[in-house]
Parts: sequence; C-alpha cells; structure tokens
Amino acid sequence: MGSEKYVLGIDGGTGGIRAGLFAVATGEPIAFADTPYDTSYPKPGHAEQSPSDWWDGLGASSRKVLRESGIDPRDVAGVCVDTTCCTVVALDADANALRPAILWMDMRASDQTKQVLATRDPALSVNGDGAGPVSAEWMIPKALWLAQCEPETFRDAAMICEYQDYVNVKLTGRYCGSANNVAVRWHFVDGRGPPTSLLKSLNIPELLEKWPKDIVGLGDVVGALTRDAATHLGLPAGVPVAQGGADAFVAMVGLGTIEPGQLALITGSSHLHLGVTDRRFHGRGIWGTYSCALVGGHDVVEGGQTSTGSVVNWFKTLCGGGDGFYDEVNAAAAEVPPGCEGLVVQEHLQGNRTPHTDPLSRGVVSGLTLRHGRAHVFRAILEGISFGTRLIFDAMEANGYKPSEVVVAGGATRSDLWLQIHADVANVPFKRTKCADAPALGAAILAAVGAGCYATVADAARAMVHMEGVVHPRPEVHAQYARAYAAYKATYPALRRVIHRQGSEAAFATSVDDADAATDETPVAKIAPSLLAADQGDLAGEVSRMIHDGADWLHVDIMDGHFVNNLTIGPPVVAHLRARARDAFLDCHLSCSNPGSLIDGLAAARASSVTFHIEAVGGGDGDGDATSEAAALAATIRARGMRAAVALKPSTPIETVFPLVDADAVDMVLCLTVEPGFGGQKFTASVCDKVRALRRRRPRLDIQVDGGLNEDTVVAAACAGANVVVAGSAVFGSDDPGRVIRGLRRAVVDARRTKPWLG
Ligand SMILES: O=C(CO)[C@@H](O)[C@H](O)COP(=O)(O)O
Repeated sequence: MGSEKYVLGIDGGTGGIRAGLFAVATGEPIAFADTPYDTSYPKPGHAEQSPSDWWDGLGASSRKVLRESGIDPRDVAGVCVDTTCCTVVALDADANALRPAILWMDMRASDQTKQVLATRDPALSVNGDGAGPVSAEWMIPKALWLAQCEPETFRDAAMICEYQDYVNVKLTGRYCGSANNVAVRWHFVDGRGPPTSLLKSLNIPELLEKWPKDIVGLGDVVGALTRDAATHLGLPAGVPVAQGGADAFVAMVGLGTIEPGQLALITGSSHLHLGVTDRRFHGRGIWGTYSCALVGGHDVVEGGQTSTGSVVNWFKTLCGGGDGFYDEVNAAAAEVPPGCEGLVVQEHLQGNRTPHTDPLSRGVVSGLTLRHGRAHVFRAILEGISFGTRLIFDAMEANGYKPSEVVVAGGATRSDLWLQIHADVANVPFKRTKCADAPALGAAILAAVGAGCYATVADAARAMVHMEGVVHPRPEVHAQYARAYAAYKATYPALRRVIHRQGSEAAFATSVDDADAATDETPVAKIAPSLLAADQGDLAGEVSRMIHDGADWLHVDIMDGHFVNNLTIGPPVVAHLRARARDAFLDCHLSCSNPGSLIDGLAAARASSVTFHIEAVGGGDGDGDATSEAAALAATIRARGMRAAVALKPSTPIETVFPLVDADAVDMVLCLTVEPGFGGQKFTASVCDKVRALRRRRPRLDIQVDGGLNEDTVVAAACAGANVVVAGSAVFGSDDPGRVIRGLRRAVVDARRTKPWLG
C-alpha cells in the first residue's frame, strides 16, 4: 500500500465502458481501460442494451485498468460511475432486468411525448416553458410507453429507473436515484419532488412506487462496495461509491464548469451547451433551467445543436479525405477571411434541436459562387456551426443568462481554427482542459468527494481540473462576422416552409403536422386503416403492410352479433396481432352490448386503445347513469394501461358525451359516420355538425370518424375538426394504400392549419 491515493471514475457511455484511474491529489490520469459494446441497433428508432452487458463491462474495465496501472487496489479511495441518460431499465425486486434497457437515443416513445405535452402540467416548464417539445429521450415518455405497450413488464417491474440506478444497486445494494438525472430528465419539480400530478394525468401514478424514493446528490455517498461487487471490480469490499449522474453533466464537473456563468460545450457529432446559473427561468427555444441539477444548489440551462461534428465528418467523406485531411483543410480555411466572402452554411443537416426545435429543418449553403473553393466551404461549415452556437447563446441571453466563459470538451478541441471561430463569433473566451476525458475525470472527482478526500466538489475540481489554455475573442473579428451572422439568422425563417416541402409528400404531411404540434394544440393526424376490410386470412400480414404504407394506428372492429348484426374477432385475435406487431397501435372499437366484459381480455392482449359505445352503457340514452357508468368503464380501461374512448352512433346527440369529455374521462370520441356493423357504407355528412361542436368545445381532444371515409369525404370531416380517420374499403380497396393514407392525412393536416371549424 502506498501513500498516494487514487480514485476510479467510470464512464458508462453509449459505445461502452471507459474506466479511468486518477490521482486524488492532482487529478493526473494514470490509466484508462475500455470495454466496447455492439452499437448496431437493427430496428430503426429502437436502441437497446443489455444491463448484464453493462455489469460485465464495468467489471472488465475496472479489473483491466487496475491491472495495467499496477496500482495496489487498496490505494483506491473511492469509485463513481456516470452513465448515459435517460436510459431506462425495468427490474424485478432482485434487480434482474425484465427486458433490455431502452437507450437514451431510442425514439419509440414519440407518440407518448405528445400525450405528455398535452397534459400541460406545470412540470413541463423545463420544455421550452411548456411549449415543448418533450423529447422521447426522457424518462416519462419511455415509462409511459412501457405502461401502454408492454403493460405486463410495467406491472411486474419492482423498479423502473436509470442505467445509473441499476449500477449503484448492483455495487452497493442500495436503490436510489441521482439528483442530477431526476432534475434533468425526470421532470422533478424544482429538483425536489416527483411530478405527481403529471403522472396522475397520464394515468401512471404507480410509477411513483417503482421509481427510487431515495434521491442522492452528485458526489454524496451511495454506499460501500458489497463483497460480490468488490470481487467483480477487483477492489476491496467497503470502498465508498459516490453518486454519479448523466454523462454530459458529470463531464461538466470534469471540465470544472460548476460556478454560475460558466458554460460547458460538449462536442462530438453534436454540440451540447450546458450553462450553470443561480437564476431560475424558462423560455421558448431553451431547455431547463433544471433546478439543483449540478452541485452547490446551482441550476443548469441547456441548448443543443443536432449536427456539428457529423457535418465536418460528412464533408471529409464527401471530399474523399484521408489522414491529414483536417490539417490540410484547417490550414487552407485559416487563409479565408471571416464571413467566407459571402458563403453561409446552415448546419441543420439532421434538423435543429434549439432554439427552433425543428426536426425537419435541413442544411443550406447560400451565397455560393464560382470563386468559392473547398477551403471556403469547410470554413463556412465551421462558421455555420459557430453561428448556431451563438444563436443558442442569444436565446439564453434573451432569458437573462449570458455565459462568461465556455469550457469545451470533445472533437472541436482538436481544431485551433474552430475554437478561434467559436470564440470570435460568440465574443466569449473558450477554454480547453488538459484531460480530454471529462466524463471519467468528473466521475473521479465525485468519487474523491464521496471518499472524503475533499470537502466539496468545488474544492476537488479546483485541485483536479487543469486548464490548457484560453482562446480569447477578438472584438474586431467579432464585428466582421456581423453580416454573415445576420444572413445565417435570416436563413431558417426564410426557408423553413420550402425545406419542409422538399421532403417526400408523405414525410411532408406527417412531419409538418408533428413539427407544428409544439405550438398547435389541435392533436395531430392519425390514420387508422380498418382491418374489417383487410384479408381476414392474413391479418398480421395486413397490419405490417399498413404500417409500411404509413398507417399510424390499426382499427380493430370487435362485433358481438348482438349490439350489431355482425360477428367479427375478439381478444384472442388481438393477442395474436400484438405478438406479431409489438409496437403497432391497436385501436379496438367494441360494437358490443357488454363492453365491460372484454376489458380484461383486451388488456391481456395488450390492446392500445378501447372504444365502447355510449349506447351500450346505462340506459343507452346518455342519462346520468350512462355517464357515470361510462366514466367508470373508461377509468377501468385506463387503469389497465390502455387509452379509453367512447363512440356514438350517427343519431346519438353529441351532447351525450359532453359530461365525459368535460371531465377528461376519455382520451377520444368516435363519431360514427355510418351505422356500425359493416364496412363499405355511405358517409353520413350530417355527422360533421357533431364533430364541429365537439372540436369547438374540446380543441385538444382526439376526435375520430369512422365509416365511408375516402379521399373526398374526409375533407368535410377534417374541416369539422376530426383528426383520427378510420378507413377500410378506401385503403384496402386501393392498389396503392400508401397514396390513400397520404391523401387522408393531407386533408387533416391542411384543416389543422386553417381550422375551418372556428369560422
Ligand atoms: O366498422 C365499421 C362500421 O362499424 C366500418 O365503418 C369500418 O370501420 C370502416 O369501413 P369503410 O366504411 O371505410 O369501408
């Protein structure tokens, strides 16, 4: 055993585990060891990892770094792990994973983000002051997805938590949450308590029981390494484990950005801007502030650019660049004057995260002439990325936050030119630190605090983080960027609509609707082909064909031969469809006299939504009994993890369901535009009056129409305010169902823009 002490900082990143051993006194990195993961995710939009792979990787990296450093494990004073966030795991009571972890980048919960935003809960102030968007990356949409799409897993999970919490429970036996994670990705209110009203509105209050109740701050002690965990890591039992958090936020600690006014710029394929502040504010185009998200009780404001390093890398590939490309092109670009002689690049090659929050925005090169060469384009890319960063700083400043200095980590630190452009454009000093591994160093600093080697994180950061140099802004060059920056700022508003229209017709129709969803309260279009008109011998095949052709939902007609004069399928067939189409939204319409008897079966079959007829409950006349019975039935449906909807026949007055919708007892109203029972009937145009009355009363409600809908009749229904369109014969009878689905969607999208029902 030596006199010098060390700490182990472990970064659980997306691509693998990186363990770093650091000297406590100086922060000097001694050795690193990596265990990579397979990062090919075969299913588009889905990204999963196995928690047991994390655990194995954690042990392998720790043992390796200890072995290779030659350090006596007894000289390791503490351990801390940071992880990706929000990466969700569902565990049983013994911390065994019930399913693969859903990685932060997994987008399957996109539909749930709309449900979250629609609650208008005060906890959403961190999402652009409630204007949104809510990201599918965050905890609540992911947990809601589990509740709605895998209700058994949700029900059986004793713990639903982060990768971080899984690791800590395995290391110490203590189930607790990180104060950082809950503040930045769990919608904790003012960083203190869980968002109870939000979970209640989403019908998942039981999530509170599955989340950790015990929240531990960054650098505080979670517990001591258990004997098994110690053996796994190659350390003695009893070593203190300090609380970590989201990798980017722990990197802030490793960059020494923990005091108000400092901003950490984490660069890679994207840019993440994390500013420390002692003021609480919310505003459009920014995320946060997250209360008490870091250390010292300070808050954090967040901005982000989706494509930055990825654009630089794209340009290199485009030019066929090999080794030495960046040296060559950086040198040439340094000779090009600021502003690139009129050439301006908008870097939105994969959309814009902040401040526009437009996933459909795209890259633009403007002002191109024959005199511009490769070096101009390269420099214009660096300038465009720097303009994007300045625009984020401007949005923050509009809310009263101005960074006094920026500390940079990641790829951008390798280009002096890029850092100088960043500093000149933003007119702020940019600093780099000596240790490039900011997340691992940040975790090591937290471990040192947890081990009692320093009294505070600030003390530890002062001793363990070292600056390598400062790139100062040059005021005269900052002034030279004025014209180019003005051109950059003008590009997005001028070209937004044109760029949206450049996508394919289908992408245009869906995505414009989605993009507008952040600012428009009318719910987005959902097109639901009715399986009543599908090939009944191949229902599962028909479901995948429709999803491929652009369907949002599948409408499943369940008829009992009593409420209507037709007999179709029941819960067992729904269960088979679910087995074959795990993520499909199965919208089950019960034309049945006793709908309550089918709820358990449909829940077990993992239906997504259940619609019952108002005429089938109470006296069927919309009296007080019918309303309370319908409300109770809807509550039962929701309690089983499904959406609840009520349907009316064409002749039933719309006022019948007003008490239900006014009480938010249902998620959707289905206005039948034919007598229920059979497909292929003629659309009843007069039902549009009912739709219009309901839409005026409930601007945010999903309103469904069903029966006789095609590309012509849908216009009247959409103009009355319907946003969910069921169509059987029109879709399945066409030799190009995708075209019909796009046509139906376009009618809703167009009406949603002009809102004719208000006129
Ligand atoms: O289920 C019913 C009526 O109960 C049908 O309205 C179908 O759901 C839609 O069929 P098309 O009218 O589009 O053929």
